Amino acid sequence: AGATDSAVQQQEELLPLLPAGRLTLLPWVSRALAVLALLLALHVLADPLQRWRLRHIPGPPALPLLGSVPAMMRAGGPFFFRQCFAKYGPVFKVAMGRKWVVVVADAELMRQAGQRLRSHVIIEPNLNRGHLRRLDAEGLFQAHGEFWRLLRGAWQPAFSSAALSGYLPLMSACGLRLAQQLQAVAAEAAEKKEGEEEGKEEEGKGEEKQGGQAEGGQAEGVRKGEGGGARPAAGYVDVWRALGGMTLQVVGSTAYGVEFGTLTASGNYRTGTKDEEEDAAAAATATATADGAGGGGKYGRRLAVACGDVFRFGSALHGSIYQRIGLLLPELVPALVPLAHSLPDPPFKRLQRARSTLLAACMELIRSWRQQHATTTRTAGGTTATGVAAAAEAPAAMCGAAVPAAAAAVDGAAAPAGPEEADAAARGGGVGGGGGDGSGVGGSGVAAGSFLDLMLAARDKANGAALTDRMVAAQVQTFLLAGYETTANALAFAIYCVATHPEVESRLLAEVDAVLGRDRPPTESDLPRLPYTEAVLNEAMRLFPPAHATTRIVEAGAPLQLGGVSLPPRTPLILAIYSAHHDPAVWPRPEDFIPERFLPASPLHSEVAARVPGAHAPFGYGSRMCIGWKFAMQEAKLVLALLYQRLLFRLQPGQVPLPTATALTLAPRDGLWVRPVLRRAARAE
Ligand code: HEM
Repeated sequence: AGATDSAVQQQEELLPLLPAGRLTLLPWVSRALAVLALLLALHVLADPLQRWRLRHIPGPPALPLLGSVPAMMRAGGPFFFRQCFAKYGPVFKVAMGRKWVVVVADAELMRQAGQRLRSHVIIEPNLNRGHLRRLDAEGLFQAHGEFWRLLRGAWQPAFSSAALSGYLPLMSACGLRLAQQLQAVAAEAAEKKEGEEEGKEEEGKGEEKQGGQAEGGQAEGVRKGEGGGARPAAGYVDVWRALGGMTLQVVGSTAYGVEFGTLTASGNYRTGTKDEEEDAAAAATATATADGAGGGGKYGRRLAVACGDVFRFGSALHGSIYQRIGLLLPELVPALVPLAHSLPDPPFKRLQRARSTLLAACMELIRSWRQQHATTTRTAGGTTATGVAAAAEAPAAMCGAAVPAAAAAVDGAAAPAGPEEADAAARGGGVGGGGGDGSGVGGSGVAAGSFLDLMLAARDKANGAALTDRMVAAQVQTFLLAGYETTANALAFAIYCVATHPEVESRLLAEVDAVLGRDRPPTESDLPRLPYTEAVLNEAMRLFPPAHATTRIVEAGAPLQLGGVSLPPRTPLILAIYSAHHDPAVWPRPEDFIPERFLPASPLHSEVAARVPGAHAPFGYGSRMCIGWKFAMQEAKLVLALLYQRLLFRLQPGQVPLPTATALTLAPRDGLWVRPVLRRAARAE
């Protein structure tokens, strides 16, 4: 009793030293420890079970609880898979924390799995709450089963050949606007250089007179030109960011017929990370107007930053610590959701801001569509007259570009410029005519700006139900995200590859000049006449696939036989596109940039295409293949040709090899800093 008394006394003496908050935390700490102990027990029991199911599949060693996550974070996901491919063969297992996944890294096996399996699986933990959580699950990428079929049918007309023809003037106008902005940067830099050279001459004269004091003065002048910082240097721009602004505006005008304002402020891409941070911070209060022009480009810029942030901070390996914990211990996700929202770390805050900006933009697009819709007549195909006119009225106005007359010509037909022309465009573009497929849309395509018409007209075959507002918002969000980053990355990597390969640059310029001349923007009939431009894009996407991997899940019921390996039902698969694109057994000299591989007339073509038909898969495979691939290729080809007609790009030193970020996409890590040079001036250089 004496001992107990003294222990109590000791505790009482210590109590005042503990802050009151700590005392109330004690039960929570013990509960947390109990949960951890439970998880450990689960791990000890469940992990061997999963392992046993996949025991016949080789793979890298897995640390307890962490699996291969530390190794993946060190190397970067796609590079880690490539190392494993070399070591363990084309099919191997990897522990992503407590979750085991099977990685397929061989082109032919990827094609088989991609074609035979119909559902994506999401490996990243979702820490969103409420609507936002369901929004992700209801987008086309994550949907499955009958719901996916309904959505895919509703999306399809927006990507038909007829619809793509209708988008061409809009894409061209956006590309042209970007080219004009870069031309202005190049001209300004050239002028400055001339001024500096003149100044140097003057100073040289002064130096002769004053006895050599000019050096400091000259350096000062150069520093002023650089804006006082190490980056951006004078005349250099982050072309990756600029391309992101352009691709986002292409989505705005082709899908929704609105101006986001991402191409209105040329300063967008002359700034560095600090501004990005500020933009992200301001994003929460961004006014989500579909008329981005009213915000002087600020709204558009925030939207672009938000889309980028979703890709970068949405990845568990690169984002919030909570996401990482959720990946390692999926059972903890329900507890992590409130914790992350009440005590967010900086990446989580940034992701949440990005998500709310994006959601606000989606809701505003739907709201303004409804507002327009209420005042206009609905056509049989579900396209509003206003929607068509808004998009087709003035492709140039959509992107703020001054489009030369030739730019408006699509295969000899003048681009629509007013209501009559808009009607004609709608007819020519094959406005959805209620094609009897159960979705309420159909025909060969839709006019630009009518993506929402398609979504709102979609009907469930079984019960005729329309999509809910949240389901529609999920598609709007998917289109914005999918249409923005990947195409911008593909174009930025292509520019990087061309800038580091002078012989490719010469051949590209020769093709563009021969087909288009110096200022005629490409028309639809020009596109097939630009095979080398297309080969440059294909080879850049081989070396740097913007979507470096995709996923599938083995269907319930029967195992999947893949290359002699049996994969149990419900096994999550990662199709490692990056590894397959760098496989030395398929691609001779896999690290070299050789666009000729993609030219059917080249002897190099048969080395790959004939032997392994599905070896090049930047857009995936089978029924889940990228729905926007033709859209992306048309846009990228058009814009690359437009840019190289007018400009060359010189890399800011220190970017070879280009640092990349491997979050949800493969992207240039710090942007791509280039000096645009007018082609006229380049000849003089
Ligand atoms: C260079 C640009 C692009 C690349 C590299 C790319 C790549 C991919 C890949 C690899 C997939 C997964 C395919 C699979 O699992 O087999 C995918 C799916 C998808 N992409 Fe793209 N994409 C690009 C542009 C676009 C554009 C412009 C859009 C739309 C506007 C788009 C919309 C989608 C959608 C909705 C899906 C999901 C389709 C489904 O699950 O049914 N993508 N993309």
